[in-house]
Amino acid sequence: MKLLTAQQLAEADKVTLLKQNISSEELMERVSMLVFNKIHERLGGAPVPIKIFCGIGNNGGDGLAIARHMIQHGYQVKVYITNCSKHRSEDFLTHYDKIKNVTKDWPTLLDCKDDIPVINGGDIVIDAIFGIGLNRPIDGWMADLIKQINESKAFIVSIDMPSGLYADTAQPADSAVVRASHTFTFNNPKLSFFLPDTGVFAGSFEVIDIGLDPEFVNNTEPIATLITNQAAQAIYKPRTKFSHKGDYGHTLVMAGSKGKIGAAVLSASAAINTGSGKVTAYVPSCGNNILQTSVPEVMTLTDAGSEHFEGFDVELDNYNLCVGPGIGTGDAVVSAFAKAIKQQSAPVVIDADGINILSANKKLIKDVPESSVLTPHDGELERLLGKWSSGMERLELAKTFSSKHNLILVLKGAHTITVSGTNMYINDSGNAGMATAGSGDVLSGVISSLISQKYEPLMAAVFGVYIHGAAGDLAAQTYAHEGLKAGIISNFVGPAILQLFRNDTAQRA
Ligand SMILES: NC(=O)C1=CN([C@@H]2O[C@H](COP(=O)(O)OP(=O)(O)OC[C@H]3O[C@@H](n4cnc5c(N)ncnc54)[C@H](OP(=O)(O)O)[C@@H]3O)[C@@H](O)[C@H]2O)[C@@H](O)CC1
Ligand SMILES: Nc1ncnc2c1ncn2[C@@H]1O[C@H](COP(=O)(O)OP(=O)(O)O)[C@@H](O)[C@H]1O
Ligand SMILES: [K+]
Repeated sequence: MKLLTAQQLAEADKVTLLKQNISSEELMERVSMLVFNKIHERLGGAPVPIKIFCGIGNNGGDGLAIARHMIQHGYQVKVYITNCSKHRSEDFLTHYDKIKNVTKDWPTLLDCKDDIPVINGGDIVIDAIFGIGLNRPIDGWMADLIKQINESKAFIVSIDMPSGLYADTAQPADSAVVRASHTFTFNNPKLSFFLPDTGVFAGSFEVIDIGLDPEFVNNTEPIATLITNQAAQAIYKPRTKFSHKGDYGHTLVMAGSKGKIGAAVLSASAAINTGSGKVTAYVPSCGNNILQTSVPEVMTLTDAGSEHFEGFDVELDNYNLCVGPGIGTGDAVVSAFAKAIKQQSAPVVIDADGINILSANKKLIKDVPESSVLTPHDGELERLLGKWSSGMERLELAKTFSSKHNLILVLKGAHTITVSGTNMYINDSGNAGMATAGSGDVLSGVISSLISQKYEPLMAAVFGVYIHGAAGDLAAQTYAHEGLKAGIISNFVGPAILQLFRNDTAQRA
């Protein structure tokens, strides 16, 4: 799914009116009816007090139209208008007039802090104050209103966007934003919904297809692409009948040190579970017996170092390299790592301490083969790129790094974002049960396995991240979030690939 920006959506709105030869009033009627139906489906006419807060732009217009439908269906609705500007959009005014035809209880204008009504925990609040037209942080008495809404314990439904949230630019620190329980968002979720510092405001969200002009949407370069089950299906490469293990590559996992041989076990076993024809784990010698007994399908090569890497003497021609999990960052390891990446010309996967070594030895970055995939969590990312002040700035830093070095960055998190140059792919699978030691080691094995199987590195990263999350989702159905551990996620990679073709949407836990 393409994620369009607020500006692109406003443009799509205009093009749609022209192409479909409809008025903006008609489009707003369409949109508000779609949202009303969703709410009505859930509430089924329940006599719960509903307070609808409307701004004076088109988001407020949507709120008024939804309010009108609710009043006509007998809901207990009270409408408030945040009278924050002398400007009013035309569609706001149209729907302001229309609501007066269905109720004698006309909207109440709010002008200052004293006007803010009491909001009870048992109320439902519909937030239609600002949507994609927000152009400055909310301040003054409006910020008090937002605070009161957030502190009320009411169930909060935001229309299109939580009011106060920016769709695709950096959120000013400490700005007032509605913290929605649920957001009905139009055409596509906004980029800010997926970032750790701002995503929390959208709550659960649901996309409403409001019928924007498909040609405009198809021809518009999105700010990011959301990778759903359908998108992952399109990347998957089925096997051919007469193929043999030589067709599916040989992954060399260089990982582990004393006390962290588990990282090598997890990464190498994930590579075999994801279908690499052959997998060899290259480990310090203390890891040999552990690997051979715990994963018999994986071959081993041992380094001269017994507890950590002391050199690198493998001929890499026939391998795809995955390097970094649990290797440590001592001087001997740095030299071994440097030798490995210098020798390899095909794209590699670099994770964990491999990334930490690059951060501490920036001159090594030029030796990393083009289109290699780096899989940092935020701690590793900060060491690599420096601090950021917002989720949006984190993405900008990542795009600059990726473009400059021609490398792919997989920014791990609740919604992992794969960055390749200026393109971003947001993952829509996975769950908080995956916040467990070693799940990142599994991901490195999954992605390198796909590269060995001749997926383009970018597609290997995007598809690998999706399948890894989907495996976590499937596993959580049996083990719960708490019972998930890295090895279990790895064992569910196969079932997750099967599941891709069973459902049109991922089974999220
Ligand atoms: N294509 C689509 O997706 C479709 C979108 N639709 C709907 O339209 C919505 C967008 O409507 P919109 O453009 O009128 O903007 P909106 O969010 O109502 O706010 C603008 C008003 O707020 C004001 N203002 C801004 N910031 C402020 C602040 N901090 N503090 C105070 N005031 C502030 C600003 O005032 P001004 O800057 O002029 O003072 C202006 O008057 C969208 O989210 C969706 O709900 C559908 O109906 C149809 C298809
Ligand atoms: N809340 C979450 N929702 C979805 N996925 C998550 C969540 N927390 C962690 N993950 C995933 O789990 C993995 C954790 O990786 P990482 O932090 O490197 O673990 P480790 O270093 O222990 O191997 C990443 O792929 C990340 O996207
Ligand atoms: K809103």
